[in-house]
Amino acid sequence: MAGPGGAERGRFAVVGGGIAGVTCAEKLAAEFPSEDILLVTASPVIKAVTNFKQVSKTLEEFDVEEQPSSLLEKRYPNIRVIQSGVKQLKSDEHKIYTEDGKEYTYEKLCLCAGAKPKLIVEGNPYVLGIRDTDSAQAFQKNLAQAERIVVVGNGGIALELVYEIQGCEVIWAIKDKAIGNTFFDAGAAEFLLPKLTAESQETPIECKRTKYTVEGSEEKGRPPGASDKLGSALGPDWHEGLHLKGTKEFSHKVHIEILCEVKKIHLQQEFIQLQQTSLAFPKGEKNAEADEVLWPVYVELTNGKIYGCNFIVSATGVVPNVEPFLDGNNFAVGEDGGLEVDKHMHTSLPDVFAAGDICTAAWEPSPVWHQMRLWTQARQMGWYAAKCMAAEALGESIDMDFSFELFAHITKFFNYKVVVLGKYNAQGLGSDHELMLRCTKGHEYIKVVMQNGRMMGAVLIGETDLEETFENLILNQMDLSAYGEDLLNPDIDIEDYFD
Ligand SMILES: Cc1cc2nc3c(=O)[nH]c(=O)nc-3n(C[C@H](O)[C@H](O)[C@H](O)COP(=O)(O)OP(=O)(O)OC[C@H]3O[C@@H](n4cnc5c(N)ncnc54)[C@H](O)[C@@H]3O)c2cc1C
Ligand SMILES: NC(=O)C1=CN([C@@H]2O[C@H](COP(=O)(O)OP(=O)(O)OC[C@H]3O[C@@H](n4cnc5c(N)ncnc54)[C@H](O)[C@@H]3O)[C@@H](O)[C@H]2O)C=CC1
Repeated sequence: MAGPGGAERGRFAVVGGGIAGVTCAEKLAAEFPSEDILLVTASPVIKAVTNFKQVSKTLEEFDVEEQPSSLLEKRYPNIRVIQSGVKQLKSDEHKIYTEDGKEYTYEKLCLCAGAKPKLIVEGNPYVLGIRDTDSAQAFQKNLAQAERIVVVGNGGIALELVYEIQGCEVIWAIKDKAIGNTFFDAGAAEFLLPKLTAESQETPIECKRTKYTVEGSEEKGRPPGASDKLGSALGPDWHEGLHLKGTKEFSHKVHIEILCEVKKIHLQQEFIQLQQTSLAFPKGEKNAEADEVLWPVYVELTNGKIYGCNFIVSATGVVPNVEPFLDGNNFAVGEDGGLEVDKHMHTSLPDVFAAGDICTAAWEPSPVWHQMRLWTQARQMGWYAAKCMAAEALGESIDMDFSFELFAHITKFFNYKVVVLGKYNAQGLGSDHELMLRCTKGHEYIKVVMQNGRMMGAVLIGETDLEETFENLILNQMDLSAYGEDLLNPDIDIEDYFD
């Protein structure tokens, strides 16, 4: 609807067609069926949550579908999707300006523009990040021609890649002593490692967790040739439709370099020149097997080793997409670059909320919750932000949503179901905690983090069926001192004990 001065007007506007933005717009549309909800997004497709199921108090399961925006407008006739990037926000005038030269006036705005890969170097064509469908396809295309790649980073994406890639040698360079530092400690890493040396690929396990699919045909969902320049983030199983295979016939061939970072990246020509000068790389410390071939690019690590490869994947975290919104607006920005939000998902500016990867939770969290940029949290934040926007518009008060009581995440790594709960890596607990472990090689790994007899967190790898019991024990903070090691005794049916 056009307002004074030609600006289109919507009482509520949401920026971003990822999980956070779409969930927020849907919730607003349901709460205010007679209001227009504007959803402004740079991507040609949106991400919708389908088949949502609350598995337990805080664990949830849902599918994520990449859909044409028309499907969302059909489901919610009061949502209007505008496909254009926002290039400017004038928060004092309550206006946003889009790339296509239009302006929109809002009463309440929620920014859900997500994040982008934080690359080790920007602008190097041999350094790839993975975020959206386009970048995943670009990666796949490059991989199909590759014999060796270097993966840098030790979080979710790196863990998935090193396991999924076949027929290509992978040099995995990590800053830490053990693999998977964002999810695991050294013990869990040890448990997982044999999967990386397995000769053949396994049949993927089915596990109760979020799935990722694309709704509609290529023509319907994604205009042919449309570039998803600022696409929404991929999620669980993003690699399942892709054939992640290099030029060779072997399954896994992963070499891990620990406790190192990338010192420098040299293009082939630079490498040749360097070898001919006195600045040549120290021979003794060079990659043990001297390469007979010349590689397109060389990675020099801080441990002195140099690896030639076809390209480098920088799986080194994300940086929130805040740039278009900062100019002229005095947002409080967190250390991680996100827009700080309070316990009502409100940024530091009036009538501007934020949710999902773009925001930094700046409220005093529950002792067993922390922010991680995940699909589940994007959904929870988008939904809760809409509730907060509605409450503010109606002058009502609102309590913090229960989902922020306990950090809970279900995923899959190395073909194992993985559940992480609360302070699963004793984050922020200092040395004042104890760990209890139960491990059956190749089958399950269970770790609980205890403090003063209370359970503060847990890592469950494999089909343990303990998630609901442990979720309850963490939430109710029952004193478990009397049970001691029996808590993890496989001969005691702990579920019957506490459920
Ligand atoms: C490869 C990969 C695998 C992952 N796997 C998992 C997993 O297994 N489990 C899990 O929980 N999480 C996973 N994640 C993380 C999860 O995908 C994200 O945390 C989540 O999708 C973030 O949602 P969002 O809506 O905040 O942001 P996004 O999905 O990034 O959406 C942002 C939206 O904003 C739009 N946008 C950006 N800038 C502008 C602008 N200026 N104007 C208008 N629109 C704009 C974009 O087009 C996009 O539609 C994964 C991420 C990646 C990259
Ligand atoms: N199954 C799941 O739950 C998955 C979740 N994700 C999510 O997607 C997002 C992006 O994934 P990732 O890029 O893996 O981010 P991440 O935040 O999970 O991990 C980043 C990793 O890079 C390392 N790192 C950072 N800077 C570095 C540098 N300069 N040199 C070397 N290492 C460096 C960090 O130590 C960390 O190990 C994250 O929010 C992640 O949680 C991604 C894949 C799977």
